[in-house]
Order: sequence, then C-alpha cells, then structure tokens
Amino acid sequence: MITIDGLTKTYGTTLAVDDVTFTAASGRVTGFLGPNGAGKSTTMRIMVGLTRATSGHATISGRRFADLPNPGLEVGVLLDASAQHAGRTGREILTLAQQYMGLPRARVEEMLAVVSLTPDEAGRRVGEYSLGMRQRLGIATALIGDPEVLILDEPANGLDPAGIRWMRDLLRGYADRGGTVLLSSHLLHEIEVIADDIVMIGLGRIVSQGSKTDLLRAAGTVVRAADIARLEQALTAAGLVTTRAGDGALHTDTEAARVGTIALGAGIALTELRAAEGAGLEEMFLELTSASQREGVPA
Ligand SMILES: Nc1ncnc2c1ncn2[C@@H]1O[C@H](COP(=O)(O)OP(=O)(O)OP(=O)(O)O)[C@@H](O)[C@H]1O
Repeated sequence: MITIDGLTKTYGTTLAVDDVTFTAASGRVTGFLGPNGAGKSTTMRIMVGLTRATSGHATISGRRFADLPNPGLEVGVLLDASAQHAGRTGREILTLAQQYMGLPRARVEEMLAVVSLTPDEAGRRVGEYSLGMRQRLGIATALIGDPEVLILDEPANGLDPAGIRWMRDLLRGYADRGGTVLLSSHLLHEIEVIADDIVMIGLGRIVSQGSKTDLLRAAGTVVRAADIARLEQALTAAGLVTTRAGDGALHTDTEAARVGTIALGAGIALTELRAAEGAGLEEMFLELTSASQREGVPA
C-alpha cells in the first residue's frame, strides 16, 4: 500500500505538487492520470526518495522509502526506462540488481523470460535497445525483488499493441495476487482499461479520485433521438444538465434509466441510450483538468 499525505513540492515559484493526498491500495491497480506537467512524475519521484517534498509525506507499506533497508524487495520502480546504463547489456543490468538485492542468480533468467527478452537481446547493450525493449528491461528490474508495491511512470511508453496487452495482463495478475500497482499516464484509455482506482491530477492538485466504476457511473449517459431539440427540452425541464456532443448526441449527467423514463413520459422515441463510459470519462478528464490543458477544452 502507498499512502500520500498532504504532499507539496515547489520549484522556485512553480507549485508542481499542491497538497496531494491519496492511497493506492493492495490488490488494486491505481491509475495516476493527468495532462503533461500536472505533477505525476514529481509525486512519484518523491515517493521513491529521488526528490525531496517541500511538505507532506509519502509512505510505502507504512514506511518512508529512505527507511526501507532493502528497497528493491519492497518496491519495484520504473520511472525512466532510458535512464539505464547504455553501455551495459540487459543481462548485466539485471545481474547487478540481483546481486545488490541478494537474490538467487536464477532470478535473472526468470525475469528475462517474464518480460520476453530473448537470450540474444539480453546479451546486447542497452544503448542498442528500442524504447519498448528498454521498458521491458525496466519492468524486469522493477519485478526482480518480488516487491509488494510497483510504481511505474508511463510504463506503456514505446510498447507496441501486443506489448501493451502483455503489460496490462502482467500488472493485472500482480494486483490480483495482492500487490499494489501505481501507474501514471496522460493517456486516458490506457488507464481506463487497466485501473481499478483512478486519481486525476491537474496543475499539481487532485481534481477527482475514486474507483473506476464510480467515476464511470458519474460520467453519465449518452442519448440520441430523431428530434434532439425536443429531447433536450424535456430533459432540461426535468432538471437534468445536458450538453450537445459534437456528433449530435446529448450527454446527460444522470443514469440511463432516468433519461429513458423522462423520454417515455414526453412521448419521444430514442434512437440510442447508453452509459457514457469512456467518452464520459474523457469529457470529465478534460473538464476537470481544463485549467492545465495547454490546448484548452474544445467546445
Ligand atoms: N527539476 C525541476 N525543476 C523545476 N521545475 C520542475 C522540475 N521537475 C518538474 N518541474 C515542474 O513541475 C511541474 C510538474 O512536472 P511533472 O514532470 O511532475 O509533470 P507530469 O505530470 O509528470 O508531466 P508529463 O505527463 O508531461 O510527464 C511542471 O510544471 C514542471 O515544469
């Protein structure tokens, strides 16, 4: 379990992380979502002792990272896959990790197999690796000590579709066995597919957090009718908040059953009625983080 309590980080006049509090629970994948520059990496760097917080605390399984006697056995970290020594081979990097964590030699080959790096690839210098191969090696290094907690910054970066699926299954299995997974992304879909819980951050502040199921439910309903203006009128008259999506559908902030009942009462035949899910979550994400979106939110 990871606990973040009132974490704040300033760089000069930049408030990178602003009073952030959340928990990533055991047995769950927590997605840490936010636009570029929102403060995700800074928060994660503080968790693993690479950056000092201005105020607040971060603990892993109840202890500060600096107080963990053999951190690799408690927490696997992948912050920047390109930070590995370019002149060493993948196998050498894993062997160093195996040695300083005091693990059996066999763990190196086991991990290479887990992340599907072939013996030939393992013998090549990391400087010659593709980004996806470096991510795989980074994940192997994070997992080698069989830690209870995984902290991964943008782990899907550079992976191809099969690689993304592989990583998703790996992290799912890890959480299902009781592990804690915290992964960051600015890609909503990636987080939406894998996460059990979502923490959304914008301009250093948490703008929303909760279980994915609850957030998706709160994302509302998409509804369509031949006479969309009359439907809009009926829903607004019933006190619902509606917005017109670009494709002509209406988005409401309430559940489908209520929308259906109102339409039936007004004698309006619907052509579509469904939970907004991904689209709703995206809208929520753009809205909640609008102040920190470089491009602003499209109308
Ligand atoms: N070492 C540093 N010195 C000064 N400012 C920094 C430093 N590191 C981060 N920042 C600033 O802190 C803010 C948060 O950056 P951070 O890298 O944590 O965002 P992020 O959410 O990880 O973004 P991305 O999705 O682009 O990786 C940004 O305004 C950034 O410019």
